[in-house]
Amino acid sequence: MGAGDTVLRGRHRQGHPRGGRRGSGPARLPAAGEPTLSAPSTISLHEVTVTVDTPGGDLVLLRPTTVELGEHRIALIGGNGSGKSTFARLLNGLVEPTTGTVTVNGLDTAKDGPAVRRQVGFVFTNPDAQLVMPTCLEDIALSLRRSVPRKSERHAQARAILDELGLGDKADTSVHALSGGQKQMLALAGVLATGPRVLVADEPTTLLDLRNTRLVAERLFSLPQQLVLVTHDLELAARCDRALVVDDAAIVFDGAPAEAVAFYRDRVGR
Ligand SMILES: Nc1ncnc2c1ncn2[C@@H]1O[C@H](COP(=O)(O)OP(=O)(O)OP(=O)(O)O)[C@@H](O)[C@H]1O
Repeated sequence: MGAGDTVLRGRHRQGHPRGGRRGSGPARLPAAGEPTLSAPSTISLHEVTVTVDTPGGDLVLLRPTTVELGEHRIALIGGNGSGKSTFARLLNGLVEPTTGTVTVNGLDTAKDGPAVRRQVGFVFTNPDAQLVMPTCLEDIALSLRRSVPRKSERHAQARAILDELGLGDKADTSVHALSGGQKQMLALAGVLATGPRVLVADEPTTLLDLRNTRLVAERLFSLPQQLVLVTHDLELAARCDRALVVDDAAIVFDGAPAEAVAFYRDRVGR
């Protein structure tokens, strides 16, 4: 956020425009050899709004939105400040709704925050926001602490993960000594090591060069987890199964990615 029945189920349940205009095109179906969704999840927003107090008065960050997300990969696209991160942060309880409810597999993000966050991993634009331990090995080991109680086993698994990333020789290196691309791959691996069913990635390639954008994108698109991807990269959005266009704190289009991208380009006049 890999499809088949899951793609169609999420779309059929919704059935009519709720929270925005629906696209009419067919859902994108997975190509042969693509990973399939490991454990279908359902993310539901029911009459959700987000408003914050500011010195200038109430500021609406999300207008009333009802939407259900069940596809393997869902893109959120839209201009700067449109409300994409607000929407993304609602999905793991980083932002709580002012009104309405957000549930992930039946868990309410406002009431069951820790349980939701065990199911929904979040990758930030800037990996420095989530690499918290001094060394690469310790950072991955931190993510494994729940699932692997024994320290020696935890460190062995962390080393194996670093080897897979091509960072085996960086185990004892400071996380701050990595390149931007290496940091983002490490941050992503750290989130995945917690075993989430859903991954929300908020512009994970925005700070990366072309090569690292591709590396991170290939990793994201090879995952069996549901992926919700906030991105300004319209090529990545087009590879998803469904895309939502966010503008002025509302979902203004929701449907097939090619149509969503066309809608967005048209809206910004290019
Ligand atoms: N806690 C907050 N208090 C006040 N304003 C906020 C708060 N959070 C977000 N905003 C404002 O709400 C608007 C939407 O922010 P959001 O981060 O969701 O946009 P975005 O679409 O992710 O933008 P970008 O593409 O630039 O990252 C912005 O104008 C932002 O400044």
